[in-house]
Amino acid sequence: MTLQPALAHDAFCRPLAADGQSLSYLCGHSLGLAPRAAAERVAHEMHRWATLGVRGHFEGADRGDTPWAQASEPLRAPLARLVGASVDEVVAMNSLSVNLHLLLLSFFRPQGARSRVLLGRHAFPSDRLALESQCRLHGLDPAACLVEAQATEGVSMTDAVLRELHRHGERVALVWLDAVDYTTGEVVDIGRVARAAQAAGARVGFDLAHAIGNLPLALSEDGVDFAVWCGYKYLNGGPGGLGGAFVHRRFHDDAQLQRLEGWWGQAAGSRFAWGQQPREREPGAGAWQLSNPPVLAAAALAASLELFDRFPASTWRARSLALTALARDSIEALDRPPLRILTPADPARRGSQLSLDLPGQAVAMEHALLRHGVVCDARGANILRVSFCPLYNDADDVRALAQALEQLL
Ligand SMILES: Cc1ncc(COP(=O)(O)O)c(C=O)c1O
Ligand SMILES: Nc1ccccc1C(=O)C[C@H](N)C(=O)O
Repeated sequence: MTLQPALAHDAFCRPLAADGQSLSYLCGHSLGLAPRAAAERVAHEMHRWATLGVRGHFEGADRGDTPWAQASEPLRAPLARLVGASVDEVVAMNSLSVNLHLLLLSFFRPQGARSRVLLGRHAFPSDRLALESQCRLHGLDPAACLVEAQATEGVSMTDAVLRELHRHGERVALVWLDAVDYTTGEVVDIGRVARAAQAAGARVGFDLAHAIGNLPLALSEDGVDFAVWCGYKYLNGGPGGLGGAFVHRRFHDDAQLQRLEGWWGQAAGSRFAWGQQPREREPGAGAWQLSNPPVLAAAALAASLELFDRFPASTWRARSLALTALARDSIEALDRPPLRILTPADPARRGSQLSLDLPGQAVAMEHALLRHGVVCDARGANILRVSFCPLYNDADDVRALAQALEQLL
């Protein structure tokens, strides 16, 4: 497979160093690059705002524009393709932590002895806070409710979760897991976890922050109950960009499910219904929407989703695996202890991210690599994260990293 140039090399803006040289950007796991078309799309909506004012909410369809009242609708089909769902199972809204709270209100319903949440040891701080506060909302002590699964040398995260389910199964109300661990880059077997959780009688949800746009997903077929994501990492939707959520279709007509409501969760025709008038809610995952969509964020995300739609998922996934394989080989060939790769070597258990273990040196190495023209990031004192996004990274970026590490270690 040829790894040059990147699949959509010219479609992205490149961050520059102070001397004007373009940088090797290996930080798409934190913030994806700006698609060139994003600025044009945002500028177009600004122009519509300037020239149409309030009429922009409902006008423009005849000129090929999306009226603002429907701004997030065109995002649903490409997002559904990325997560492996039908269009009515996904919705573009809010940001990740907000969506997590909204869906926890529906899917975390502790009852009696079944009151525990099984989560990964490395759960993102915001997820843990959300879960703890939801426990308190139900009058429960988070310290007693949260049970952690931890992957160790030789035990995958998937197996660790299955082991905890075996131990605590009948007390678990919810399994909540990162589909890709943001510290180690390990990918979990979503289908196996979902089946095991449901067999134990628990609900199961996934944080897709580091998974969506990183590897193909099949949420619907895997039977996942719900999932949430942010739009600014592999989705390249821009800082603070528009997130999203998945709700499996078996819950769409479940009258037992509690849900916080706002007018945008109502069908378009009933959003302005006064008082006690009969209302009709949006079908599917759209019913979890509260507010009208952020138009500028939706415009930026649309630019990136169009790039994803140029390639079958198998194409960008194969590129991603080839780039990380090349990076692994190049880093291992350096043979510079204590540098070690933490991310599983098994292609089925890794995405575009490699986490390097550099005890005590990760932060200094992040800064040194930047001076050598490579952008990556440190998490804690030991972990250095790099990722190879097939839309904009290629073998030159891998070489830039390997050469810089060779000089610095
Ligand atoms: C795994 C994970 N979960 C949750 C979040 C929080 O996202 P947000 O700030 O969009 O709520 C992040 C960071 O973006 C993350 O990496
Ligand atoms: N949005 C941010 C704003 C400021 C600093 C970091 C972030 C991140 O997204 C970090 C990312 N969630 C991570 O994987 O660590």
